[in-house]
Amino acid sequence: MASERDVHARLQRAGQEHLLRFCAELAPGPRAALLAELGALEPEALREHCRRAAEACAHPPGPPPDLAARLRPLPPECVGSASRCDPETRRLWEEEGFRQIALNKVAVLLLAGGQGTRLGVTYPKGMYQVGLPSQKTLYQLQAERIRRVEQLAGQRYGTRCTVPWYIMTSEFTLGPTAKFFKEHDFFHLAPSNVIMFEQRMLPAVTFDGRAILEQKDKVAMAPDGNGGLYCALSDHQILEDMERRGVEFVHVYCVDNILVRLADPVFIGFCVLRGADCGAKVVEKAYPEEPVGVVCQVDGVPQVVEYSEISPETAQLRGPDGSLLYSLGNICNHFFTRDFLQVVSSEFEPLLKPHVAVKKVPYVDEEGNPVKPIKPNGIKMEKFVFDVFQFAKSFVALEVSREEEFSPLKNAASAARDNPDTTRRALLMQHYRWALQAGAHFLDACGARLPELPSLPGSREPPAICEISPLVSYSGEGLEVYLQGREFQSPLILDENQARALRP
Ligand SMILES: CC(=O)N[C@H]1[C@@H](OP(=O)(O)OP(=O)(O)OC[C@H]2O[C@@H](n3ccc(=O)[nH]c3=O)[C@H](O)[C@@H]2O)O[C@H](CO)[C@@H](O)[C@@H]1O
Repeated sequence: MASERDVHARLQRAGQEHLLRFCAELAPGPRAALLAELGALEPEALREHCRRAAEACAHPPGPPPDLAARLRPLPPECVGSASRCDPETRRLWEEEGFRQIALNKVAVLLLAGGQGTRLGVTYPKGMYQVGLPSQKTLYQLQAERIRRVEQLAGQRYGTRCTVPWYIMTSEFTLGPTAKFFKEHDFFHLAPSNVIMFEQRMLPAVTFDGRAILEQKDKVAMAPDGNGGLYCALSDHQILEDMERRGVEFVHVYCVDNILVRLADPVFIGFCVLRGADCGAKVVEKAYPEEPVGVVCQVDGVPQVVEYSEISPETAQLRGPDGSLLYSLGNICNHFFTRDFLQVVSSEFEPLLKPHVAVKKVPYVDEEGNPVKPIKPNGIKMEKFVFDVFQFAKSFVALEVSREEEFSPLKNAASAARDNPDTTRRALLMQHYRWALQAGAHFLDACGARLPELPSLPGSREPPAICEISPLVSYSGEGLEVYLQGREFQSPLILDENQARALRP
């Protein structure tokens, strides 16, 4: 372990020796922990990080003044639509996706290092359950979709295949996530195919560039953003692991979209057939202020302009047909070839510019008293996963149906949108639609048929409760055999057992 003198010398090089100001009064345990934490910080990188944070803070907040002039919508030839294309084209994309999955060339990678502050839980978001009849958590739904997509690809090609699941965690989420997976027996996936790794942490910094002490023995650290992925891939030799397994294509996604289609064959096939090295799934933005990034071009290269960085005037611009000019909403579902990730991690990562978030960061004052600030006092610097789009040789975007593929859990129940209720309803509404399409009819408690209302506003509960296990259907396929022409009392929980019982 580094001595206090060593650590002091390193911090001095970074201009951050104030971090040791309570060190002498600490008991041996906390003292050792603090020295270990500080000893791990690389002085030049720390100096640069603090300098950049202070510099960023000196700029006026909001989007750069010239951004609007540099923006353009993506050229139409880069954009496909899964919801509007003809069925044969979609079938070809899906077929290609399944083929790549069956060849063991596809992996999924979950970004799960975030802190879920808006949702207001202290545990990782993936462990949240939104109140489905089955009480499944987001992690369980995702695990089961992986199992089902493997099964579907295997059936088509007569093989047994694997979609490895890489999970990027952070200091906050690794421990509880690993424990949760063990307790749930990895949701019946082989543990060797679930690979967890940790992203780096960075100190939060005051507006004048001083790293913040959260407690006398602890620096205020935060994960380095979901764009920390690229350093984390190198730190943990993840790309080498992918290479050993023969993975060529990676579907990267964020944890909170209850409708996420892992390793979606349509998306994978679309990107592969277009020869893309990088791609994004998008939905049409619902309204100008919707908190989703916009996929577009900046200075002629593909980029996402984050919702926190676009001006309201630009977000509201409309094209000749009256629709939003910047309408391609990022749903944090990305496609990358392994080769592209390799080049990004080894060459381009240092060019990614951190984004600045001004936050209330708890700290200890000069006397060592803990303070919970009431107004923002610090800066967290984060890299964004999509900032690598600019380096793509061939970038594509695939537009998909929002009601089928996007309902994120961002906020606590008290918020109007993207909360546990809206996500639960989105999933149940989808399953109700699938059941109607497959020919099911629902009855009320007296045995009378309920009205069939396949499309309802997001605020309404579906007329009947129907939850279909991802192990039975991945995207609505194959349900006729259980449901066609049959009547069911609500709630219908179509899990594997029920499916076996219903099979003619
Ligand atoms: C930067 C980014 O991608 N922004 C997208 C994100 O916004 P949004 O602001 O909602 O992003 P979140 O903070 O929820 O993070 C997205 C994902 O990244 C993970 N995470 C976050 C921080 C971190 O250090 N490590 C980490 O792994 C989170 O666990 C989550 O799975 O999702 C929206 C759709 O729902 C998109 O419209 C936004 O463009």
